[in-house]
Amino acid sequence: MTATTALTQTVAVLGTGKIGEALLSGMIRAGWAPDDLLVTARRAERAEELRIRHGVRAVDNAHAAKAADTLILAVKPQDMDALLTELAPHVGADKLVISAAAGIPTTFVEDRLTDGTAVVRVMPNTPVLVDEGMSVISAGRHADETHLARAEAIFQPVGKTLRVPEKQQDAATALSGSGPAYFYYLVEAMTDAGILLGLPRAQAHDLIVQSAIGAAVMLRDSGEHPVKLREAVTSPAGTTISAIRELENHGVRAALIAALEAARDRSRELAGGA
Ligand SMILES: NC(=O)C1=CN([C@@H]2O[C@H](COP(=O)(O)OP(=O)(O)OC[C@H]3O[C@@H](n4cnc5c(N)ncnc54)[C@H](OP(=O)(O)O)[C@@H]3O)[C@@H](O)[C@H]2O)C=CC1
Ligand SMILES: O=C(O)[C@@H]1CCC=N1
Repeated sequence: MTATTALTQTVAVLGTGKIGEALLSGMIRAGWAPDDLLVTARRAERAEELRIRHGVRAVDNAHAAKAADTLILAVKPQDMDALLTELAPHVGADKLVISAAAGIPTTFVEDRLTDGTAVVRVMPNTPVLVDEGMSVISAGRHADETHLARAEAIFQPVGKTLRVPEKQQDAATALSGSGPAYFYYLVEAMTDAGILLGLPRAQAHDLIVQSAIGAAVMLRDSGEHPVKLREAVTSPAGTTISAIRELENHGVRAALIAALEAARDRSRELAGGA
């Protein structure tokens, strides 16, 4: 399927919260006509907000399930069972169902819908808002190449996509799904350090954010290993090595490994909707 064909499909976002709206805005930037997009929300005021902000139609879940060719499920994992129970009578096996919920396996979705329904699991991240998302894609039992291509036509314009076997989705969720939060946390902590060192907060924030952007672009574009890039900053008997020694003393590397392992484990726990 070409991107043009994909753009003529009707897509519904069910449960349009933070990630659902980020994706919706990206689809509109990428050229999807608001008339071909439907959204659902639990609260009427949220539905109205989405309609005004994006010019899309806000409908109920049953209407969306019947009218759209592709359904993107973006509710919390804990709300997925109730949503699927509501949708089941209205979702024919001709639909593509994309689940963006952390931890929820494709079998969880398939088992609650008409036998044979194509399900694709996608773990996006919030930088889809600025077309720099990372969306990790896996096929369910009944999803073939055309379904994966339809999912990619939605997620590729808003960043990178990567296909992985579904067994790697919990790890991907820990790395890239939650990943932006770790960087925000680091920026917050380093800005506090700037305050301690006597800089005004706004200036400390700008220095750290621009350093993060520069480092990220070098990581992406230079093709160099991060160790090499770090070594280029680390002068003999200089400032950087003094900081690195403190990071090692405080176990920051081990803390990051443990943190991502905890995120992976939580994703696994969510598999049952816990
Ligand atoms: N935030 C992120 O960075 C990412 C999130 N995800 C996944 O996306 C999903 C949503 O996360 P997030 O956007 O953060 O959460 P939000 O709470 O912001 O969004 C979920 C939305 O679903 C709505 N909702 C719940 N039940 C229904 C229903 N039956 N019908 C219609 N709408 C419903 C909620 O309404 P109400 O507000 O009234 O409760 C809410 O607006 C999760 O499964 C998460 O794992 C995946 C990747 C990244
Ligand atoms: O924190 C969460 O559970 C979701 C999934 C990945 C990012 N946010």
